[in-house]
Amino acid sequence: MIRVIIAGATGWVGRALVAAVHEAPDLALVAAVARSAAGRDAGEVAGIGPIGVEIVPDVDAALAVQADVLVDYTKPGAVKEHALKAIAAGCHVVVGTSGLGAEDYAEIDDAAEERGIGVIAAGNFSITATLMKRFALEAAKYVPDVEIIDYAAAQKPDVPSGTARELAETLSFERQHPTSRPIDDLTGIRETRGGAIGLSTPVQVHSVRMPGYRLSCEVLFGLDDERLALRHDAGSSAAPYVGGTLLAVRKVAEKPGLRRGLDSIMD
Ligand SMILES: NC(=O)C1=CN([C@@H]2O[C@H](COP(=O)(O)OP(=O)(O)OC[C@H]3O[C@@H](n4cnc5c(N)ncnc54)[C@H](OP(=O)(O)O)[C@@H]3O)[C@@H](O)[C@H]2O)C=CC1
Ligand SMILES: O=C(O)C1=N[C@H](C(=O)O)C[C@H](O)C1
Repeated sequence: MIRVIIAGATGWVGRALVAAVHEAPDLALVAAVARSAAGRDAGEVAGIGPIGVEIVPDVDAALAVQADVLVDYTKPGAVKEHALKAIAAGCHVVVGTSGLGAEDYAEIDDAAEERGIGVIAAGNFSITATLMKRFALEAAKYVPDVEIIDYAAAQKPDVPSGTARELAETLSFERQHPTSRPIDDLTGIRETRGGAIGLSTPVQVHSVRMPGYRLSCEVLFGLDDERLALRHDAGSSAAPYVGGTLLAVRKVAEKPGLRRGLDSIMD
């Protein structure tokens, strides 16, 4: 039985995960974290009735319980501290929360390697978003010019999305040099060319934030007189992220250190 802590248990994704972990015969929910609903039963908040797991207000209280994996779906400002605390406590970590970049992940990887703990982080745990990433990495072998458009709700707190960020960071290692003019050579308002993301050959990412969007990500490839667009559109329920997150929960202990992307654990 894998003992699971869910941080962010009362959120959009967290509530769906509480129900799914409770249903799974090989998983046991041993603690649930959220500040405003502390003291309430996690199952009641998730809409499945009482399950005997009282919500605690912080990760320290949750880690006082014996657990194998901490799953984090909280907020960009909280997730890194949660992951490092879990690693220090000897608990494997699955990161769903967006907002962390390559440097944050390098720090998490170092801590995880040092303690022999597994961490799996994915900007998007949905199967079709992961397929988009896989197809984009394949296309980048043949097409040098690639840019990403990231669309999300007006109130999303982080920019770009975790989906676009992970994609750009990964693509930067696979892609060739673009044929477009270097941004420093341009006249006008350079910010309109977007943000450069990635440690190797960075990818321009353009983020749109407005009502009417949940989360969509478009990867554009251009060659002479032809274009390829790959696009993922998230729907209104958290269901697409549950399967991928539970797969990560089941696999995270297999290997110490950080693995990024659902593709890192899919056959
Ligand atoms: N990787 C993926 O596939 C996906 C990633 N995401 C990302 O996951 C994150 C969560 O998304 P979503 O479920 O929509 O968010 P919600 O705002 O619906 O839920 C956030 C949850 O975290 C809790 N929380 C917030 N801050 C803290 C804190 N400091 N300590 C403890 N608990 C905290 C909230 O409760 P309270 O405020 O009461 O503490 C709540 O339970 C976002 O970054 C989002 O972008 C979302 C979908 C898929
Ligand atoms: O904030 C969200 O809502 C989502 N965030 C994730 C991201 O930042 O990529 C992914 C998900 O589709 C929804």
